[in-house]
Amino acid sequence: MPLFGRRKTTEPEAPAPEAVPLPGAPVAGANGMRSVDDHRDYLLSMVAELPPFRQQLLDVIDLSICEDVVAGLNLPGFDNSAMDGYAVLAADVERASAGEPVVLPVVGEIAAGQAAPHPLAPGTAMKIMTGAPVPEGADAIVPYENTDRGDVDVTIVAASEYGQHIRRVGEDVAAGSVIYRAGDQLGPRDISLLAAMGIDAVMVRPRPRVVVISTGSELAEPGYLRESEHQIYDSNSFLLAAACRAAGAQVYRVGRVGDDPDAVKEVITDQLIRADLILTTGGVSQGDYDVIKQVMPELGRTDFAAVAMQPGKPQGFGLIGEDEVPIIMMPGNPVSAFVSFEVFVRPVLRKMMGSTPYVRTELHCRAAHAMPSIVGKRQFARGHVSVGEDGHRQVSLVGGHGSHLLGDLARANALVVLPEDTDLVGVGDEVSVWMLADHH
Ligand SMILES: Nc1nc2c(c(=O)[nH]1)N[C@H]1C(S)=C(S)[C@@H](COP(=O)(O)OP(=O)(O)OC[C@H]3O[C@@H](n4cnc5c(N)ncnc54)[C@H](O)[C@@H]3O)O[C@H]1N2
Ligand code: MOO
Repeated sequence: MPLFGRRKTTEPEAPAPEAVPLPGAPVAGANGMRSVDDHRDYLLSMVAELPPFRQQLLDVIDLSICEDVVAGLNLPGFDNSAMDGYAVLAADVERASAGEPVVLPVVGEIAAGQAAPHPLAPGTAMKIMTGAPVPEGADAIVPYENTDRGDVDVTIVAASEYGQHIRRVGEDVAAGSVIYRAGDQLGPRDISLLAAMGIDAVMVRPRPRVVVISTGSELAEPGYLRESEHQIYDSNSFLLAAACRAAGAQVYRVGRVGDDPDAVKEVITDQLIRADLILTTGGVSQGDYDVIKQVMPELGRTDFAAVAMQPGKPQGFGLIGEDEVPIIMMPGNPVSAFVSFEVFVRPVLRKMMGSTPYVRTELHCRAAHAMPSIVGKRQFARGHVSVGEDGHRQVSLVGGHGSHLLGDLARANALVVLPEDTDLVGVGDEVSVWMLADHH
Protein backbone atom coordinates (compact mmCIF):
# COMPACT_ATOMS: atom_id res chain seq x y z
CA MET A 1 0.00 0.00 0.00
CA PRO A 2 1.56 3.31 -0.98
CA LEU A 3 2.51 5.44 1.97
CA PHE A 4 1.39 8.60 0.24
CA GLY A 5 -2.04 9.61 1.45
CA ARG A 6 -2.12 7.09 4.26
CA ARG A 7 -2.94 8.28 7.71
CA LYS A 8 -0.17 7.73 10.20
CA THR A 9 -1.09 5.35 12.98
CA THR A 10 -0.43 7.02 16.29
CA GLU A 11 -1.64 6.66 19.85
CA PRO A 12 -5.25 7.82 20.02
CA GLU A 13 -5.38 11.34 21.43
CA ALA A 14 -6.86 11.86 24.86
CA PRO A 15 -10.39 13.18 24.41
CA ALA A 16 -10.70 16.93 24.94
CA PRO A 17 -12.33 17.65 28.30
CA GLU A 18 -16.04 18.18 28.12
CA ALA A 19 -16.68 21.92 27.90
CA VAL A 20 -18.94 23.06 30.74
CA PRO A 21 -21.27 25.66 29.27
CA LEU A 22 -22.25 28.80 31.10
CA PRO A 23 -25.89 29.15 32.00
CA GLY A 24 -28.15 31.67 30.33
CA ALA A 25 -25.98 32.49 27.33
CA PRO A 26 -28.14 34.25 24.72
CA VAL A 27 -29.06 32.26 21.65
CA ALA A 28 -27.81 33.26 18.23
CA GLY A 29 -30.14 34.76 15.64
CA ALA A 30 -30.94 33.24 12.24
CA ASN A 31 -27.62 34.54 10.95
CA GLY A 32 -25.76 32.40 13.51
CA MET A 33 -24.68 35.44 15.45
CA ARG A 34 -25.64 36.91 18.82
CA SER A 35 -26.67 40.55 18.95
CA VAL A 36 -24.29 43.12 20.45
CA ASP A 37 -26.85 44.16 23.08
CA ASP A 38 -27.62 40.56 24.08
CA HIS A 39 -23.94 39.77 24.51
CA ARG A 40 -23.21 42.94 26.49
CA ASP A 41 -26.25 42.43 28.74
CA TYR A 42 -25.20 38.84 29.27
CA LEU A 43 -21.69 39.84 30.37
CA LEU A 44 -23.14 42.50 32.66
CA SER A 45 -25.43 39.90 34.22
CA MET A 46 -22.44 37.64 34.91
CA VAL A 47 -20.32 40.14 36.88
CA ALA A 48 -21.08 41.69 40.24
CA GLU A 49 -20.42 45.12 41.70
CA LEU A 50 -17.34 45.04 43.93
CA PRO A 51 -18.09 45.49 47.65
CA PRO A 52 -17.73 49.14 48.71
CA PHE A 53 -15.47 50.60 51.37
CA ARG A 54 -14.64 54.04 52.74
CA GLN A 55 -11.70 55.77 51.03
CA GLN A 56 -9.92 59.06 51.50
CA LEU A 57 -10.89 61.83 49.08
CA LEU A 58 -7.70 61.87 47.03
CA ASP A 59 -7.99 58.12 46.39
CA VAL A 60 -11.45 58.29 44.84
CA ILE A 61 -10.80 60.26 41.64
CA ASP A 62 -12.79 58.62 38.80
CA LEU A 63 -14.50 56.21 41.20
CA SER A 64 -18.24 56.22 41.81
CA ILE A 65 -19.74 57.01 45.13
CA CYS A 66 -22.15 54.37 46.39
CA GLU A 67 -24.09 56.38 48.93
CA ASP A 68 -26.24 59.49 48.63
CA VAL A 69 -24.57 62.55 50.19
CA VAL A 70 -26.68 65.24 51.84
CA ALA A 71 -25.10 68.67 52.32
CA GLY A 72 -24.43 69.11 56.03
CA LEU A 73 -23.51 72.77 55.56
CA ASN A 74 -24.73 75.76 53.61
CA LEU A 75 -22.38 77.11 50.95
CA PRO A 76 -21.63 79.92 51.60
CA GLY A 77 -21.98 79.16 55.26
CA PHE A 78 -22.88 82.83 56.08
CA ASP A 79 -23.35 86.12 54.20
CA ASN A 80 -19.84 87.27 53.30
CA SER A 81 -18.03 89.85 51.24
CA ALA A 82 -16.96 89.18 47.65
CA MET A 83 -14.55 92.18 47.70
CA ASP A 84 -11.94 93.87 49.83
CA GLY A 85 -13.58 97.20 50.78
CA TYR A 86 -16.16 98.62 53.18
CA ALA A 87 -19.43 97.24 54.51
CA VAL A 88 -22.08 99.97 54.36
CA LEU A 89 -25.81 100.56 54.17
CA ALA A 90 -26.70 100.91 50.49
CA ALA A 91 -29.13 103.73 51.35
CA ASP A 92 -26.21 105.80 52.73
CA VAL A 93 -24.25 105.69 49.46
CA GLU A 94 -26.91 105.29 46.77
CA ARG A 95 -26.19 108.76 45.36
CA ALA A 96 -22.41 108.83 45.87
CA SER A 97 -20.39 109.97 42.84
CA ALA A 98 -16.97 111.45 42.03
CA GLY A 99 -18.59 114.92 41.92
CA GLU A 100 -20.57 114.40 45.15
CA PRO A 101 -18.68 111.85 47.26
CA VAL A 102 -20.10 110.50 50.53
CA VAL A 103 -17.81 110.49 53.58
CA LEU A 104 -18.46 107.94 56.34
CA PRO A 105 -16.59 107.25 59.60
CA VAL A 106 -14.76 103.88 59.65
CA VAL A 107 -15.90 102.09 62.84
CA GLY A 108 -14.03 98.79 62.65
CA GLU A 109 -12.41 96.11 60.51
CA ILE A 110 -13.27 92.43 59.75
CA ALA A 111 -10.81 89.95 58.23
CA ALA A 112 -11.80 86.56 56.75
CA GLY A 113 -12.32 84.08 59.57
CA GLN A 114 -13.24 86.78 62.09
CA ALA A 115 -16.63 87.88 63.35
CA ALA A 116 -17.79 91.51 63.03
CA PRO A 117 -16.96 93.38 66.28
CA HIS A 118 -20.52 94.79 66.45
CA PRO A 119 -23.50 95.51 64.14
CA LEU A 120 -23.10 98.35 61.65
CA ALA A 121 -24.94 101.51 62.58
CA PRO A 122 -26.48 103.68 59.81
CA GLY A 123 -24.14 106.42 58.59
CA THR A 124 -20.95 104.39 59.29
CA ALA A 125 -18.68 102.01 57.37
CA MET A 126 -16.62 98.99 58.43
CA LYS A 127 -13.52 97.76 56.61
CA ILE A 128 -14.10 94.21 55.34
CA MET A 129 -11.92 91.68 53.51
CA THR A 130 -13.02 89.13 50.88
CA GLY A 131 -14.67 86.15 52.60
CA ALA A 132 -15.24 87.98 55.91
CA PRO A 133 -18.78 87.87 57.39
CA VAL A 134 -20.95 90.86 56.56
CA PRO A 135 -21.82 92.67 59.82
CA GLU A 136 -25.43 92.77 60.88
CA GLY A 137 -27.05 95.94 59.54
CA ALA A 138 -24.82 96.22 56.43
CA ASP A 139 -26.39 95.46 53.04
CA ALA A 140 -23.74 96.44 50.47
CA ILE A 141 -19.97 96.30 50.02
CA VAL A 142 -18.05 99.18 48.43
CA PRO A 143 -14.82 97.92 46.85
CA TYR A 144 -11.57 99.77 47.71
CA GLU A 145 -11.36 100.99 44.10
CA ASN A 146 -14.43 103.22 44.66
CA THR A 147 -12.95 104.87 47.77
CA ASP A 148 -9.88 106.71 49.05
CA ARG A 149 -9.07 103.63 51.24
CA GLY A 150 -9.33 105.79 54.37
CA ASP A 151 -8.76 104.32 57.84
CA VAL A 152 -10.52 106.90 59.99
CA ASP A 153 -13.02 108.25 57.47
CA VAL A 154 -13.68 106.85 54.03
CA THR A 155 -14.62 108.92 50.99
CA ILE A 156 -16.89 106.95 48.65
CA VAL A 157 -17.02 108.10 45.01
CA ALA A 158 -19.49 105.68 43.39
CA ALA A 159 -23.08 104.64 44.09
CA SER A 160 -23.82 101.17 45.52
CA GLU A 161 -26.90 99.03 45.16
CA TYR A 162 -28.61 96.92 47.80
CA GLY A 163 -26.85 93.55 48.13
CA GLN A 164 -23.87 94.54 46.02
CA HIS A 165 -20.84 92.20 46.39
CA ILE A 166 -22.49 90.17 49.14
CA ARG A 167 -22.38 86.37 48.75
CA ARG A 168 -25.54 85.07 50.44
CA VAL A 169 -25.74 82.12 52.82
CA GLY A 170 -26.78 78.91 51.01
CA GLU A 171 -27.03 80.54 47.57
CA ASP A 172 -24.63 77.95 46.14
CA VAL A 173 -25.60 74.80 48.07
CA ALA A 174 -28.40 74.64 50.63
CA ALA A 175 -27.82 72.50 53.74
CA GLY A 176 -30.06 69.44 53.53
CA SER A 177 -29.99 69.17 49.74
CA VAL A 178 -28.74 65.97 48.08
CA ILE A 179 -25.42 66.75 46.43
CA TYR A 180 -24.48 63.23 45.26
CA ARG A 181 -26.47 60.17 44.32
CA ALA A 182 -25.08 56.64 44.46
CA GLY A 183 -23.48 55.91 41.07
CA ASP A 184 -22.15 59.43 40.44
CA GLN A 185 -18.54 59.40 39.29
CA LEU A 186 -16.20 61.68 41.22
CA GLY A 187 -13.76 64.07 39.57
CA PRO A 188 -11.57 66.82 41.00
CA ARG A 189 -14.49 69.28 41.28
CA ASP A 190 -16.60 66.79 43.21
CA ILE A 191 -13.73 66.11 45.55
CA SER A 192 -13.48 69.84 46.24
CA LEU A 193 -17.22 70.09 46.97
CA LEU A 194 -17.01 67.16 49.40
CA ALA A 195 -14.00 68.77 51.08
CA ALA A 196 -15.91 72.07 51.31
CA MET A 197 -18.59 70.15 53.22
CA GLY A 198 -15.95 69.02 55.70
CA ILE A 199 -16.04 65.42 54.41
CA ASP A 200 -12.66 63.62 54.14
CA ALA A 201 -13.70 60.09 53.07
CA VAL A 202 -16.59 58.53 51.14
CA MET A 203 -17.94 55.06 50.34
CA VAL A 204 -16.82 53.94 46.90
CA ARG A 205 -16.43 50.66 45.08
CA PRO A 206 -12.73 49.91 44.59
CA ARG A 207 -10.82 49.96 41.35
CA PRO A 208 -11.19 46.53 39.71
CA ARG A 209 -7.86 44.70 39.49
CA VAL A 210 -7.52 43.77 35.85
CA VAL A 211 -4.90 41.38 34.48
CA VAL A 212 -4.10 41.88 30.78
CA ILE A 213 -2.54 39.07 28.75
CA SER A 214 -1.92 38.89 25.01
CA THR A 215 -1.39 35.61 23.21
CA GLY A 216 0.47 34.77 20.03
CA SER A 217 3.94 33.44 19.29
CA GLU A 218 4.42 36.23 16.72
CA LEU A 219 4.51 38.83 19.49
CA ALA A 220 7.64 40.66 20.64
CA GLU A 221 8.03 42.91 23.67
CA PRO A 222 8.44 46.62 22.84
CA GLY A 223 11.92 47.83 23.79
CA TYR A 224 13.52 44.55 22.64
CA LEU A 225 14.82 43.50 19.24
CA ARG A 226 12.53 41.18 17.31
CA GLU A 227 13.80 37.68 16.52
CA SER A 228 12.69 38.11 12.91
CA GLU A 229 10.99 40.71 10.77
CA HIS A 230 7.82 38.63 10.84
CA GLN A 231 7.41 39.17 14.51
CA ILE A 232 5.23 42.11 15.52
CA TYR A 233 5.36 44.16 18.68
CA ASP A 234 2.66 43.43 21.23
CA SER A 235 0.49 46.54 21.16
CA ASN A 236 -2.78 45.03 22.44
CA SER A 237 -1.65 44.54 26.02
CA PHE A 238 -0.59 48.20 26.13
CA LEU A 239 -3.82 49.32 24.48
CA LEU A 240 -5.99 47.42 26.95
CA ALA A 241 -3.89 48.23 30.00
CA ALA A 242 -4.06 51.94 29.15
CA ALA A 243 -7.78 51.81 28.34
CA CYS A 244 -8.52 49.99 31.62
CA ARG A 245 -6.51 52.50 33.58
CA ALA A 246 -8.31 55.39 31.87
CA ALA A 247 -11.60 53.71 32.85
CA GLY A 248 -10.50 53.74 36.50
CA ALA A 249 -9.15 50.18 36.92
CA GLN A 250 -5.93 49.04 38.55
CA VAL A 251 -4.00 47.16 35.89
CA TYR A 252 -1.45 44.35 35.85
CA ARG A 253 -0.04 44.04 32.35
CA VAL A 254 1.37 40.54 32.15
CA GLY A 255 2.09 41.01 28.47
CA ARG A 256 2.51 38.27 25.95
CA VAL A 257 2.47 34.49 26.10
CA GLY A 258 3.07 32.21 23.13
CA ASP A 259 0.71 29.65 21.67
CA ASP A 260 1.79 26.74 23.88
CA PRO A 261 -1.38 25.52 25.67
CA ASP A 262 0.40 24.54 28.91
CA ALA A 263 2.22 27.88 29.11
CA VAL A 264 -1.04 29.77 28.54
CA LYS A 265 -2.83 27.74 31.22
CA GLU A 266 -0.01 28.28 33.67
CA VAL A 267 0.19 32.02 33.13
CA ILE A 268 -3.55 32.49 33.49
CA THR A 269 -3.82 30.22 36.55
CA ASP A 270 -0.96 32.11 38.23
CA GLN A 271 -2.85 35.39 37.79
CA LEU A 272 -6.15 34.31 39.32
CA ILE A 273 -5.09 35.30 42.83
CA ARG A 274 -4.87 39.02 42.06
CA ALA A 275 -7.59 39.47 39.45
CA ASP A 276 -11.14 40.74 39.60
CA LEU A 277 -11.17 40.43 35.81
CA ILE A 278 -8.80 38.89 33.27
CA LEU A 279 -8.54 40.13 29.70
CA THR A 280 -6.89 38.25 26.88
CA THR A 281 -6.48 39.01 23.21
CA GLY A 282 -5.89 36.64 20.35
CA GLY A 283 -6.60 32.99 19.79
CA VAL A 284 -10.39 33.09 19.63
CA SER A 285 -11.10 32.58 15.92
CA GLN A 286 -10.70 29.57 13.66
CA GLY A 287 -6.90 29.43 13.29
CA ASP A 288 -4.84 26.29 13.83
CA TYR A 289 -3.04 27.91 16.77
CA ASP A 290 -6.02 29.60 18.41
CA VAL A 291 -4.96 28.49 21.84
CA ILE A 292 -7.38 30.43 24.05
CA LYS A 293 -10.43 28.75 22.61
CA GLN A 294 -8.67 25.44 23.02
CA VAL A 295 -7.46 25.63 26.63
CA MET A 296 -9.89 27.86 28.49
CA PRO A 297 -12.68 25.28 28.77
CA GLU A 298 -10.17 23.26 30.84
CA LEU A 299 -9.93 26.06 33.41
CA GLY A 300 -13.61 26.79 33.96
CA ARG A 301 -16.98 27.40 32.41
CA THR A 302 -16.75 29.27 29.11
CA ASP A 303 -18.87 30.75 26.36
CA PHE A 304 -17.53 31.47 22.88
CA ALA A 305 -19.80 33.23 20.43
CA ALA A 306 -19.93 35.09 17.16
CA VAL A 307 -21.39 38.54 17.81
CA ALA A 308 -23.11 40.48 15.01
CA MET A 309 -20.59 43.30 14.92
CA GLN A 310 -17.60 44.48 12.93
CA PRO A 311 -14.94 44.54 14.12
CA GLY A 312 -14.96 42.24 17.12
CA LYS A 313 -17.05 39.29 15.93
CA PRO A 314 -15.37 36.43 17.83
CA GLN A 315 -15.88 36.84 21.58
CA GLY A 316 -15.19 34.65 24.56
CA PHE A 317 -16.23 34.84 28.19
CA GLY A 318 -15.63 32.55 31.12
CA LEU A 319 -15.65 32.09 34.87
CA ILE A 320 -12.43 30.35 35.75
CA GLY A 321 -10.60 28.84 38.67
CA GLU A 322 -12.04 28.02 42.08
CA ASP A 323 -13.21 31.60 42.59
CA GLU A 324 -14.84 31.78 39.18
CA VAL A 325 -12.88 34.88 38.13
CA PRO A 326 -14.48 36.47 35.06
CA ILE A 327 -12.36 36.43 31.91
CA ILE A 328 -13.14 38.26 28.68
CA MET A 329 -11.33 36.81 25.68
CA MET A 330 -11.10 39.22 22.81
CA PRO A 331 -9.94 38.89 19.23
CA GLY A 332 -6.31 39.66 18.43
CA ASN A 333 -6.72 42.23 15.68
CA PRO A 334 -5.86 45.53 17.40
CA VAL A 335 -8.95 47.45 16.31
CA SER A 336 -11.14 44.46 17.19
CA ALA A 337 -9.56 44.39 20.65
CA PHE A 338 -10.19 48.10 21.14
CA VAL A 339 -13.80 47.96 19.95
CA SER A 340 -14.39 44.89 22.15
CA PHE A 341 -13.03 46.90 25.06
CA GLU A 342 -15.37 49.80 24.38
CA VAL A 343 -18.45 47.69 23.73
CA PHE A 344 -18.05 44.99 26.40
CA VAL A 345 -15.16 45.53 28.82
CA ARG A 346 -15.73 49.17 29.70
CA PRO A 347 -19.39 48.55 30.69
CA VAL A 348 -18.29 45.54 32.76
CA LEU A 349 -15.64 47.62 34.56
CA ARG A 350 -18.19 50.36 35.18
CA LYS A 351 -20.61 47.85 36.66
CA MET A 352 -17.88 46.51 38.97
CA MET A 353 -17.16 50.07 40.07
CA GLY A 354 -20.86 50.94 40.34
CA SER A 355 -20.49 53.74 37.77
CA THR A 356 -23.59 54.58 35.81
CA PRO A 357 -24.36 54.70 32.95
CA TYR A 358 -22.48 51.52 32.03
CA VAL A 359 -22.61 52.21 28.29
CA ARG A 360 -21.22 55.31 26.59
CA THR A 361 -23.69 58.04 25.77
CA GLU A 362 -24.32 58.35 22.02
CA LEU A 363 -24.05 61.78 20.45
CA HIS A 364 -25.63 62.65 17.14
CA CYS A 365 -23.60 64.09 14.29
CA ARG A 366 -24.06 64.78 10.62
CA ALA A 367 -22.23 62.44 8.28
CA ALA A 368 -19.70 64.54 6.34
CA HIS A 369 -19.77 61.97 3.53
CA ALA A 370 -21.60 58.77 2.58
CA MET A 371 -20.82 55.78 4.80
CA PRO A 372 -21.56 52.30 3.51
CA SER A 373 -22.39 49.74 6.16
CA ILE A 374 -22.88 45.97 6.43
CA VAL A 375 -26.51 44.93 6.92
CA GLY A 376 -26.91 42.45 9.80
CA LYS A 377 -23.89 43.69 11.77
CA ARG A 378 -23.41 46.75 13.95
CA GLN A 379 -20.30 48.45 12.68
CA PHE A 380 -18.06 50.53 14.88
CA ALA A 381 -16.09 52.61 12.40
CA ARG A 382 -13.34 54.99 13.38
CA GLY A 383 -14.32 58.63 12.95
CA HIS A 384 -13.18 62.17 13.38
CA VAL A 385 -15.75 64.55 14.84
CA SER A 386 -15.36 68.27 14.22
CA VAL A 387 -17.55 71.34 14.10
CA GLY A 388 -18.41 72.31 10.53
CA GLU A 389 -18.68 75.83 9.07
CA ASP A 390 -22.42 75.83 9.89
CA GLY A 391 -21.56 75.30 13.59
CA HIS A 392 -22.95 71.74 13.64
CA ARG A 393 -21.02 68.67 14.70
CA GLN A 394 -20.03 66.48 11.78
CA VAL A 395 -18.13 63.23 11.48
CA SER A 396 -15.89 61.78 8.78
CA LEU A 397 -14.51 58.26 8.70
CA VAL A 398 -10.82 57.79 9.45
CA GLY A 399 -9.35 55.01 7.31
CA GLY A 400 -11.19 51.87 6.25
CA HIS A 401 -13.00 49.10 8.08
CA GLY A 402 -9.95 46.80 8.37
CA SER A 403 -9.40 45.68 11.94
CA HIS A 404 -5.60 45.89 11.58
CA LEU A 405 -5.62 49.71 11.00
CA LEU A 406 -4.02 50.77 14.27
CA GLY A 407 -2.59 54.04 12.90
CA ASP A 408 -6.07 55.16 11.87
CA LEU A 409 -7.46 54.12 15.26
CA ALA A 410 -4.92 56.33 17.00
CA ARG A 411 -5.89 59.33 14.82
CA ALA A 412 -9.64 58.95 15.37
CA ASN A 413 -11.46 60.76 18.15
CA ALA A 414 -14.73 58.85 17.97
CA LEU A 415 -16.36 55.55 17.09
CA VAL A 416 -19.14 55.86 14.53
CA VAL A 417 -21.98 53.46 15.31
CA LEU A 418 -23.56 52.18 12.09
CA PRO A 419 -26.69 50.19 12.98
CA GLU A 420 -27.45 46.61 11.88
CA ASP A 421 -30.34 47.63 9.61
CA THR A 422 -28.40 50.23 7.60
CA ASP A 423 -26.56 49.66 4.34
CA LEU A 424 -25.74 53.30 3.70
CA VAL A 425 -25.63 56.51 5.69
CA GLY A 426 -26.04 59.39 3.23
CA VAL A 427 -24.17 62.72 3.28
CA GLY A 428 -25.78 64.98 5.90
CA ASP A 429 -27.72 62.09 7.54
CA GLU A 430 -27.66 61.86 11.31
CA VAL A 431 -25.36 59.21 12.68
CA SER A 432 -24.48 58.22 16.26
CA VAL A 433 -20.97 58.48 17.65
CA TRP A 434 -19.16 57.63 20.86
CA MET A 435 -16.66 60.34 21.69
CA LEU A 436 -13.37 58.80 22.78
CA ALA A 437 -11.19 61.72 23.81
CA ASP A 438 -11.38 65.40 24.59
CA HIS A 439 -7.96 66.29 23.33
CA HIS A 440 -8.30 65.64 19.57
N1 LIG B 1 -11.19 31.40 8.90
C1 LIG B 1 -11.47 32.48 9.66
N2 LIG B 1 -10.49 33.28 9.99
C2 LIG B 1 -10.74 34.36 10.75
C3 LIG B 1 -12.05 34.64 11.16
C4 LIG B 1 -13.08 33.75 10.80
O1 LIG B 1 -14.26 33.93 11.15
N3 LIG B 1 -12.74 32.66 10.06
N4 LIG B 1 -12.33 35.75 11.88
C5 LIG B 1 -11.41 36.86 11.65
C6 LIG B 1 -11.71 37.89 12.59
S1 LIG B 1 -13.12 38.76 12.33
C7 LIG B 1 -10.86 38.20 13.60
S2 LIG B 1 -11.20 39.56 14.59
C8 LIG B 1 -9.64 37.49 13.86
C9 LIG B 1 -9.51 37.12 15.34
O2 LIG B 1 -8.41 36.33 15.48
P1 LIG B 1 -7.82 35.80 16.85
O3 LIG B 1 -8.53 36.33 18.00
O4 LIG B 1 -7.71 34.34 16.79
O5 LIG B 1 -6.42 36.52 16.90
P2 LIG B 1 -5.05 36.09 16.26
O6 LIG B 1 -5.27 35.17 15.14
O7 LIG B 1 -4.18 35.67 17.37
O8 LIG B 1 -4.56 37.50 15.73
C10 LIG B 1 -5.25 38.22 14.76
C11 LIG B 1 -4.37 39.36 14.24
O9 LIG B 1 -4.06 40.25 15.28
C12 LIG B 1 -2.66 40.36 15.49
N5 LIG B 1 -2.40 40.45 16.93
C13 LIG B 1 -2.70 39.48 17.83
N6 LIG B 1 -2.30 39.85 19.06
C14 LIG B 1 -1.74 41.04 18.94
C15 LIG B 1 -1.12 41.94 19.86
N7 LIG B 1 -1.05 41.62 21.17
N8 LIG B 1 -0.65 43.11 19.42
C16 LIG B 1 -0.74 43.42 18.10
N9 LIG B 1 -1.31 42.62 17.17
C17 LIG B 1 -1.79 41.45 17.57
C18 LIG B 1 -2.14 39.08 14.92
O10 LIG B 1 -0.79 39.14 14.57
C19 LIG B 1 -3.04 38.87 13.73
O11 LIG B 1 -2.64 39.67 12.64
O12 LIG B 1 -9.60 36.28 13.11
C20 LIG B 1 -9.96 36.48 11.75
N10 LIG B 1 -9.73 35.22 11.09
O1 MOO C 1 -14.26 40.77 14.08
MO1 MOO C 1 -12.90 40.85 13.23
O2 MOO C 1 -12.81 41.88 14.49
O3 MOO C 1 -14.01 41.67 12.07
O4 MOO C 1 -11.74 41.75 12.39
